[in-house]
Amino acid sequence: MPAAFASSLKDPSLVVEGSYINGQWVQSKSKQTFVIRNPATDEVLGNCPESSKEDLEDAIQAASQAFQTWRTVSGRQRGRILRQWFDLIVANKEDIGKIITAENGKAKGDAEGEALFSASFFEWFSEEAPRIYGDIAPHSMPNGRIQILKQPVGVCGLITPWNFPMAMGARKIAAALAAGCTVVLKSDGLTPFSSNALAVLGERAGLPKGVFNVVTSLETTPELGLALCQSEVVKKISFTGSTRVGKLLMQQSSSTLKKLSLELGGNAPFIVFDDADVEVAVASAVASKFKVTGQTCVCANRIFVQENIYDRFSKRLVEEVKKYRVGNGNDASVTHGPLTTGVAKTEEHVQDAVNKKAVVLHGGKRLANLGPNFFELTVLGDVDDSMLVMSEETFGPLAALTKFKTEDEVIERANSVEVGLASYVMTNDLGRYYRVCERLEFGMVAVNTGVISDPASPFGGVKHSGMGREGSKYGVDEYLVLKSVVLGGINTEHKL
Ligand SMILES: NC(=O)c1ccc[n+]([C@@H]2O[C@H](COP(=O)([O-])OP(=O)(O)OC[C@H]3O[C@@H](n4cnc5c(N)ncnc54)[C@H](O)[C@@H]3O)[C@@H](O)[C@H]2O)c1
Ligand SMILES: O=CCCC(=O)O
Repeated sequence: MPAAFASSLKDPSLVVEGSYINGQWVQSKSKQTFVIRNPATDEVLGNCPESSKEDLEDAIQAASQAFQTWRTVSGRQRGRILRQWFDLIVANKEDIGKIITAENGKAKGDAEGEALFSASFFEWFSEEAPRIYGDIAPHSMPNGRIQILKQPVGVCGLITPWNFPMAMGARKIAAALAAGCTVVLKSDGLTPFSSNALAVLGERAGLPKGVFNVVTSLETTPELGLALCQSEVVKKISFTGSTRVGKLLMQQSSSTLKKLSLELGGNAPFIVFDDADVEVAVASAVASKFKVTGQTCVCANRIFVQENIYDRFSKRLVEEVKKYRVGNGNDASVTHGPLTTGVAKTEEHVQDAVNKKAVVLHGGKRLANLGPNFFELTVLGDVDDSMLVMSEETFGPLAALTKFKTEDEVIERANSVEVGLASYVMTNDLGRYYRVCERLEFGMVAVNTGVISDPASPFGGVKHSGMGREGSKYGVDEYLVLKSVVLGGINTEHKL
């Protein structure tokens, strides 16, 4: 049954208060539910099942059964279903945007942008699905042949966060299903309705039952995570979230030796060299830093500015940031919504920096008049390496500017953190472009742009930012295993 907030949608049936198991909307056998609230208003949006291990097991069994058939469906046909799913997401972009804004808080532009971003992975992998094939390799012996098959790994357990409640799932689901795997998605307890909307549209796109299952939970999340990791039926875990939880899932998966993809935390350096175009650098910094009010894992966290360009860059950055408006994401004039969870951490990072002599160039305070989850878009100057924001990801709307002198110095400081997800370089010097990109210890570098994600570009990190790549032509490999078929004893004698 649709929750009350669904009445504002063109298609209220996109909102479902349930888990989706074997093609059915179900409640938990435990009868427990949890409440979902709007982070802007604290309004109750609805209730979803607090799933138990028994419910999860039903989903795993459904996925396991469906795998026997789905793996035999041609890549072309799997691609057609994914393509239909893409069309349906695009057609429902506005309603999906409203669902995302309601449960995550992000502003309309970001929310509808996320709907299209999600759709882009279904389009991309619909095109990859028919092109998954292996190799033929010459054997070392003349009477041998080698055929290399690419086969789906099996049932996949996907665990996704609240900051992109639809897109982080979409990037995994589309690749897994293209490969011929089936899926159990454990959506985030703060934002379950976006994944449920995806399931509604997947069914309409023609997905057979059991191929895609969604299990909702809030408090029982750790026990469901453990059960997914320890299940012998589940062959792969793909997780997006914090480094802390990623490491836990890796430990928990050791007893079943699962294939793993871990997209974990970042602490992105954004480096502005003094040969950069200031306007490009400012536009890129704003796009990267303040996307989803600073709550993306690829948001610029440490903004290094070379000393000769520092004053011009900081002045122009503040002028641009002043143009934005923070508020309820439903309000069309609002550019940046509330934080879903991170006000306290943002405030801690600002206070720590200010106590250590950073200068507030803009913002710096909670917006308590709007509600407990709102914080000003903030720019701090004169930040140094002793401050928390330089070593920890804020995951909030804090742009921390720090000066540097030389290329060697900034590369050393940029690489000094444990994580290595996204990085950004602003320069017009071709030699510097090559030198710096090659020396940065990050999985991704964006040059003269603040937008790093694209379905065609491999997404993922190094060091404590995890392992595996999503999107791109490589994304599907995460859901495949190679099988070698070696044929011997072939009579190669020529009879002319
Ligand atoms: N690399 C990426 O693509 C990416 C994307 C988004 C967020 N992140 C990272 O996620 C963090 C922010 O999100 P968060 O603080 O909510 O992360 P989190 O790790 O606490 O939560 C992420 C997801 O994991 C689930 N989870 C929590 N504990 C679990 C457990 N014991 N077993 C199984 N699942 C569990 C949560 O319910 C949620 O769905 C940041 O560090 C950010 O950089 C990374
Ligand atoms: O937050 C994590 C991923 C965001 C993105 O792909 O741009």
